[in-house]
Amino acid sequence: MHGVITGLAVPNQPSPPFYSKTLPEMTSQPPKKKQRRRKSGRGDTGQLERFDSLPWTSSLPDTDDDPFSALAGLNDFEGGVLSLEEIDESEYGLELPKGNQKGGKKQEKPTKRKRKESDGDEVIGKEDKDGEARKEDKDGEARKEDKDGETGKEVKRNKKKKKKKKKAKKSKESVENEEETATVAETNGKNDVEEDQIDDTEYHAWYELRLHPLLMKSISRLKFKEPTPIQKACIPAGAHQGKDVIGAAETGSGKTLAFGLPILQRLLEERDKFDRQVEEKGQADEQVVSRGLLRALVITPTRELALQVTDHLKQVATGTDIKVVPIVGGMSTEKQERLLKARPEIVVGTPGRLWELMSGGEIHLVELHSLSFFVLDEADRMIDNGHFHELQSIIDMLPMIREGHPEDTQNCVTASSFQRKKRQTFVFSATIALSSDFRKKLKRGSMKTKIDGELNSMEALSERAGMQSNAAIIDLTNASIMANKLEESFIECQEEDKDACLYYILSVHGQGRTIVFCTSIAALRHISSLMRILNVNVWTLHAQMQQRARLKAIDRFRGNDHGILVATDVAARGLDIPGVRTVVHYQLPHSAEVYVHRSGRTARASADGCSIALISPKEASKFSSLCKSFSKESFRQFPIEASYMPEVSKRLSLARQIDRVMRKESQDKADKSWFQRNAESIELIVDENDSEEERVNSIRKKKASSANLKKLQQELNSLLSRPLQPKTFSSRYLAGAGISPLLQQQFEELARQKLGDTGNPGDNKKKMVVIGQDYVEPLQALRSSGQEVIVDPKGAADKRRNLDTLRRKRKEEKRRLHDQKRKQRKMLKAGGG
Ligand SMILES: Nc1ncnc2c1ncn2[C@@H]1O[C@H](COP(=O)(O)OP(=O)(O)OP(=O)(O)O)[C@@H](O)[C@H]1O
Repeated sequence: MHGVITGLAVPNQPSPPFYSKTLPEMTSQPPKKKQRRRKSGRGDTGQLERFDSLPWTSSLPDTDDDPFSALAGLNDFEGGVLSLEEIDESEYGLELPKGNQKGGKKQEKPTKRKRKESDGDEVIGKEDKDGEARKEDKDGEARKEDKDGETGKEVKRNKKKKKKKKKAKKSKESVENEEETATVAETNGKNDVEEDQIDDTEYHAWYELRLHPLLMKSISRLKFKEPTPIQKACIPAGAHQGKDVIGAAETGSGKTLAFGLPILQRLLEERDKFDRQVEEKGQADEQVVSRGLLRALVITPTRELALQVTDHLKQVATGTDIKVVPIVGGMSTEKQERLLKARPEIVVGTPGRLWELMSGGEIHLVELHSLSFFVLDEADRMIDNGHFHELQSIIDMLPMIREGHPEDTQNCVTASSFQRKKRQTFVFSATIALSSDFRKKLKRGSMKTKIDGELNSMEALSERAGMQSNAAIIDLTNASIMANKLEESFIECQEEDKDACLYYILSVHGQGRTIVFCTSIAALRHISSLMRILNVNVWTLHAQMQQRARLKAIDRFRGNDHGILVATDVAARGLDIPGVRTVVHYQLPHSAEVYVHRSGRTARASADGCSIALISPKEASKFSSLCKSFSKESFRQFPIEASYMPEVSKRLSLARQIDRVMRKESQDKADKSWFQRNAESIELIVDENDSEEERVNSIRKKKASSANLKKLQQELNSLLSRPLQPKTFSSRYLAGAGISPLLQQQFEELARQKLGDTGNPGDNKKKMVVIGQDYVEPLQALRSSGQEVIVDPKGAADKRRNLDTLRRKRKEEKRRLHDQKRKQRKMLKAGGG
């Protein structure tokens, strides 16, 4: 039977607490329904059409929905202009070029021998010098030995042999070392790459893609056994057919290499051609590419993503001499200019900093005729965030390449004709809001009419960037757009109960990495402050943080198997951190796309994971629109063990009081220093002679406040020193839904206390018995007791309409009665008069 979900939310609970309130549009449903729905996939056109009908794509926040806006004074959304702070490149593995090459000068084409040196093949060069030095020494010794006679000669010969062996061994070792750490190496695959090192049977799926041996070597080193579907589909089109590519595939499906490998492939092919010609003719033709020109520009919406993409490309480019450099805000501009002096072939950056350098005339970034690849990663995000105008300006700087107009590339003096081959445009995202219209237009090549218009859509943007009508459109997103192994769920609760739900999830099921997403920075601050008071260690990440702190937060989160990151949507796109098991949507995002990207931080690269959305009554309609966007008919309800909640509420109530007192104190301090600062700035002498009574009052208030704080903290500490227990807790038998690391710690502490109480640790009779089921992480809890709930947006809309009609009728009836009474009163008055 499918009934309204009230009371069904948490099975076997006699009096459902806050989280069992009803979302009107949902009805309970046995789990098998979901499987049936998944099987019924949709055709391609259907999938694209669904983007057209996304009802909930407004990027404008609904400020009324955010109860935290008051906390920060303003709503502090994560977008907006970011402050530029200096970070230390060495801390983040960014390489600074050592040489001080002159920018703008076309690099001299090195001979093969020369290239080895200029490429930084220092080990080999050094070896040679050492060898010569040794030769000199040897000659000296030999002369000496001539005097010593025959025996001396024999000894010398043996020594020579040994030295030769040693030298060979040393040079072998140095080559091995070089292979391990090299960012620069031989480009000629046939010399260096021992293809037999790669297991043909294990990597056979890659061989079909005909990648360069150096790339194959990197792939085998990274142990990527086979290409992901998006890589399989994009590499032939991008690398071998030279096509533009629009790629859409689920989050975590390897899109970075789907565009990265074609770029590296083409650059390596060009190098091979160069080497072949040098070998055959002694020098390369003019058409063959020289090094040191910008060949690929990859633009990402966030700094973290740019750094991550750079790292990923560098990993695959190891063993080649192709340089990849990130250009992002938060690093000093001078340092980035130095990075660019190394004349990297691939630059990955965010629009803001890229444009800053381009508009400042940075020579490596404005010589764009050599550009062979222009990539927009997470393209749809860049349309609706604050960097759109910079992106538009960058695109306007690209040399125009019109189909059927080869002269567009002829007048260029900086690029050789080999590079004047058509520039390829790659546009990638998990949620490209491609309309079916866009696809049709691309197929017909009929977008030309729009070229002078505003670049406010994916279509116009891609076209302006030079996207050709024969672009390969590869849309591998499934019907729900979500990663296959992602289990989505929700908890319905009042806005004020979200903290309790979150604390419950983190403390009872807090295993594996968790990311908690908020829409506003104020909410993020609220949560992180409460959780820290409750001894739950969280890191935060939002756009107003300094870049150094942002990267540190990610690093620390990455370094802790059970880390918790509270983040705004700045972390929603692209962040690839392995082992993220759970994503919690503390607040629903403002668009369906962001929901997809947030959830996609888990269940990546064929791992599984779960997402939990906390839905307040105000968000119910947004949630049902979301379900509609993804053609979702049912959602799982995340199970909450009700017996834990009284204890959770007790702790939270204390934590909130502590938070309030602390906020008040810091607000007072801030106000005071603000007043003093301003008074000083206008040279006002502040009269500190409050009346005696006022001073005494103020001191008394402060004392009372700190005594109160101390008391609250003591009370909370005593609660926190015990594990979070269900209401049915027996002091002799501890039982829990799962033993999370936090719980484990608390159990141990409690056991220690108990043992301490007896004064005799060996007293077995008094020993605590801890009964804990095996640890249950959110995904397991969801799988074992989550309930499938039908989402019926149409029913919900009907219900809402009926309610509106009813309300309107009641109002009209009330007004009618009111008017009637007034008339009667008037008549009575008139009659009396
Ligand atoms: N062929 C492969 N085999 C195994 N793992 C891979 C393969 N290709 C990429 N990966 C790994 O998969 C993870 C996700 O890749 P990537 O970040 O490129 O995904 P994405 O599709 O861009 O995700 P998002 O849409 O969230 O940005 C990375 O850790 C990457 O190293």
